[in-house]
Amino acid sequence: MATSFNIIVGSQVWVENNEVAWIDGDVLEINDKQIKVACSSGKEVVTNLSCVYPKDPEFPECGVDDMTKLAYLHEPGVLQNLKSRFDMDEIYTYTGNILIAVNPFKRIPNIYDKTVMEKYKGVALGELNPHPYAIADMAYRQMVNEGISQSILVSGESGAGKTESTKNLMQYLAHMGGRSRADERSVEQQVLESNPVLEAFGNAKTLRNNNSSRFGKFVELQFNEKGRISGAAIRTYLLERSRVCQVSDPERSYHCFYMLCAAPPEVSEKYKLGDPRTFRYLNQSNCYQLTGVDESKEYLATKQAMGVVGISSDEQEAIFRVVAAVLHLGNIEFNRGSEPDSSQPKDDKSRFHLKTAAELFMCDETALQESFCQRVMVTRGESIKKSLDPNSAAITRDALAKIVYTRLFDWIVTKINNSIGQDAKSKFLIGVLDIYGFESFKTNSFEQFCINLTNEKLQQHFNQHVFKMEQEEYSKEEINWSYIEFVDNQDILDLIEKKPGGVLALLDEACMFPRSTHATFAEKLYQTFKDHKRFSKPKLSNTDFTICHYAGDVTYQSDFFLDKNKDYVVAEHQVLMNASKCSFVSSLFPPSSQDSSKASKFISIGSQFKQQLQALLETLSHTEPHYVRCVKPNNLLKPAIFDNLNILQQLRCGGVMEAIRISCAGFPTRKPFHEFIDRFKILSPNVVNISDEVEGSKILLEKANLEGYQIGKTKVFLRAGQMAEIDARRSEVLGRSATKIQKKFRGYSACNKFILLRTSAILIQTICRGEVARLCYEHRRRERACLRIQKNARMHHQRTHYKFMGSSVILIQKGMRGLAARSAYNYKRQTKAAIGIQSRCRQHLALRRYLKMRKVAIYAQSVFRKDLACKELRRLKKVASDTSALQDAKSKLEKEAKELAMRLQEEERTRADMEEAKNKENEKLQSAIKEMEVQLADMEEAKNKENEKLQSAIKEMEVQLADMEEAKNKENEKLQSAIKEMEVQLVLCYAP
Ligand SMILES: Nc1ncnc2c1ncn2[C@@H]1O[C@H](COP(=O)(O)OP(=O)(O)OP(=O)(O)O)[C@@H](O)[C@H]1O
Repeated sequence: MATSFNIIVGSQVWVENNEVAWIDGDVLEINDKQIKVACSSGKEVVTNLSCVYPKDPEFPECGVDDMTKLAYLHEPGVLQNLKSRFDMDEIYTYTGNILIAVNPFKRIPNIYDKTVMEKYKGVALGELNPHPYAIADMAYRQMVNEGISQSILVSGESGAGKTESTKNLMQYLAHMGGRSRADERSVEQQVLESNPVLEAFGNAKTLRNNNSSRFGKFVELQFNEKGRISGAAIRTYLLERSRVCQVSDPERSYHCFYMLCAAPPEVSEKYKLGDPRTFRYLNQSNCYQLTGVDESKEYLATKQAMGVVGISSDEQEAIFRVVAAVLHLGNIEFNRGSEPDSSQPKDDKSRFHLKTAAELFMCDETALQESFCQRVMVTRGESIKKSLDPNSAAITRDALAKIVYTRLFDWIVTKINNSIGQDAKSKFLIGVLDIYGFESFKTNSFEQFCINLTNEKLQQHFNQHVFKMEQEEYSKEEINWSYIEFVDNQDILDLIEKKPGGVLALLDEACMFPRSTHATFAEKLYQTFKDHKRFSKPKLSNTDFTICHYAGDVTYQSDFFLDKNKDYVVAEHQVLMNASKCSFVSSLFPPSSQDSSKASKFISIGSQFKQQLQALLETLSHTEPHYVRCVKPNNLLKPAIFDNLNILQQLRCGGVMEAIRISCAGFPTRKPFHEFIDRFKILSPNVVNISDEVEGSKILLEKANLEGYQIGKTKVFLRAGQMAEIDARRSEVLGRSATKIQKKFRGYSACNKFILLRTSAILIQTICRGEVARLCYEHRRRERACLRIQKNARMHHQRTHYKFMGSSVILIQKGMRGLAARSAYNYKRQTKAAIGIQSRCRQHLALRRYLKMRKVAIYAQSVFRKDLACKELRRLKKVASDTSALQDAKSKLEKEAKELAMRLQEEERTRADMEEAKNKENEKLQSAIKEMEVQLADMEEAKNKENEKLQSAIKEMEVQLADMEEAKNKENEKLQSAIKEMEVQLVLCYAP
């Protein structure tokens, strides 16, 4: 595909890159076979010329809806196109008639509804945006118009969106071929309704998809001659049996197991179920729950869906009994029995599960145990029983679980088919095949082998079809196609299924031979295929083998192929099931397989699988195929991530690159005449005047010196690389034309530049003069303004100074007056206090004199009265002596004298009291005088302190005044310097 010889310096190219598969860039240098490219990532890369691909410089930003419209049909071009479209939520793209669907991992609104279906009705493929509806419509039209059965093959890796695409296809076909009667549930409705039941039993959470279908499905819609759906059948293939017994973290087993464990208590009690963590078939992985899924609700929803597809409640009960029995089987463990190489249930727990399983299967517990622990071999009509060791017993137990589950799944599918109803008289059918794509894991077992063989078969079918379509296109355009090389994978198919001698035949042979082991089988393979270019032996293993499939190399483990025990058990359990009293369990095994004579015969799983595959291919061969290739854009299952390397791998595995290779082998580039002329008319401009497009195209092709191309009826067909060649010519002519245009343009722009410069110079001068005048005026204005500012500044300064001085003086005066007033007040207070003291003193002195005087007076009076009394006494004594009367008078006088003496005593006492009171008064006066003296001393001290304070306030004020004077001086200096600065600025402004 590389067209390196047309790449020149400056060309845009694609270079291989480890991180993004292909990166674009511009060619910097070409030396012999080496090329230097400046990549868009900023790096420069030197690589081989043959390793780069040309990039379409005119690639439309939103991509093209059909890969065949790409100017360059190669890997980087295909990737770029898919990515551009994916970024714009255009997830569907055609490659001819093949639809590529990139999983958006988000709901894209308004692209799947009845209105959109109506839009696609009867519209030719390619006229509207690529869509599964367009593919379904094409199939439906072809069936109706040409009367040929159709098939739509949907493929892709797990999580790529096959089931979603299949649903879309089915919905469209149901819309087109559905019955108008609304009174009964239509066939198509029933087919769509069967999905939840199939998903419950056939889907599981895997690393790559939370709801991964673990089986292939071919839904056959049968139509009558009017194009109405008259019946349907669902065929399933290759249910992943190993998942029943073996789950790896963080995957899960089939959904139905978890649903049943979460069923209402009366149900789980009936089946003796409970926490899924207690069952070995489920607890090998730590994943039990799906985010956003309520298993108990799912159980009820599944039961309801089973009812909708015609599974009665008795049958539902039987189905769940078998599901529960499978879980109990997993918990039966074995240890060594009493005899050598024999086995028995390990403990009570195992015996409980054995008993429960037997009850649920409705068979004899001992018979069930024997079927695990013994093998029956029939030789020459004689049957021999051989004990099995614990390991072999465990294998037979798992084999039973797997076969029962597989049969149960098949039974459900058959039941759904019977309920939907087949139309034996149907004219034609449209089948939609949803099957998993090519698988290559670290460990690949027989299951991967079968899947990959199916994919090889389908790929051959696909190649033949694409080849046929190419041929049809060439025939339609009436061009010669005899030399197209057909890409075939027949050699791989021969390697696997040739009889005798193919891998499958050798496997059958090895299984028949009792002593064969996986090592002898592998050795046989190595010997037989040692020179086969599609077969190899891995260096680090003596039992594995590698097959080089069309999509890549896969290494298989031979020990997974030769599981003879498993297959004997398959046959024996059929007998066992025959013995079950449960009609449902017996019905899981079709009558032909219940023939006990087959008990010891080996029934090859490979053969069983080949029969199914053969039947599928047989059906497909009678149909016209259509292809939908689903692509998973990233392994994180997140929207808006387009992982180039991953996608490229899927495109290769899905045969998209193969389809491109087939078309590249012929004429990969085809352009309608008008588009071709439009793109390349520059090579010979006269062609636009030629009315005949074929003639015009031929002239252009000759001009480009191309050979080997073909002219069809409506298109030009170019060989691989020729588009790049003619594009290179076009680039050359475009380059030359560009030089001429540049020359003219440069002359014209130089002239324009000169005129512009002159006009600009005049304009600049005018502007400069104007500017000078404006500056002059501005200078004067500033000068005036400056003077005014100075004047105002000075005025402001003086006013501030005056105000400041005024307020300072008032403040000082206020302080001084306050000081004087306080001194006067104190003086008055002291004077008043002194007068008070003096008056007290005088009062005291007067009181002393008065008291002294009164005392003297009283004393004088009493002396005088005493004298009088004495005189009287003497007189009375004299009288008394004269008479008794005188006696009385005498006693009276004595009494009076006594009284007088008492009064004297009293007066003496009063005088003493008064003396005492006087002393007290004196003491009080003395203390009052002392207090006053203290007060006077305090007042003197307070006055002194006040004086000191006033003195310090005056000093402070003087300091403040000095500071203010200093600040004022500084302010003055600042103003002076500002004025000076302004003057300098003014001078500078007016400076020339
Ligand atoms: N067209 C689509 N639009 C939106 N989401 C999609 C579309 N196709 C697929 N998906 C998302 O991708 C998930 C996986 O898709 P789907 O189950 O169809 O894959 P699959 O190829 O059938 O996988 P498996 O082989 O494992 O069953 C879906 O559950 C859905 O979320």
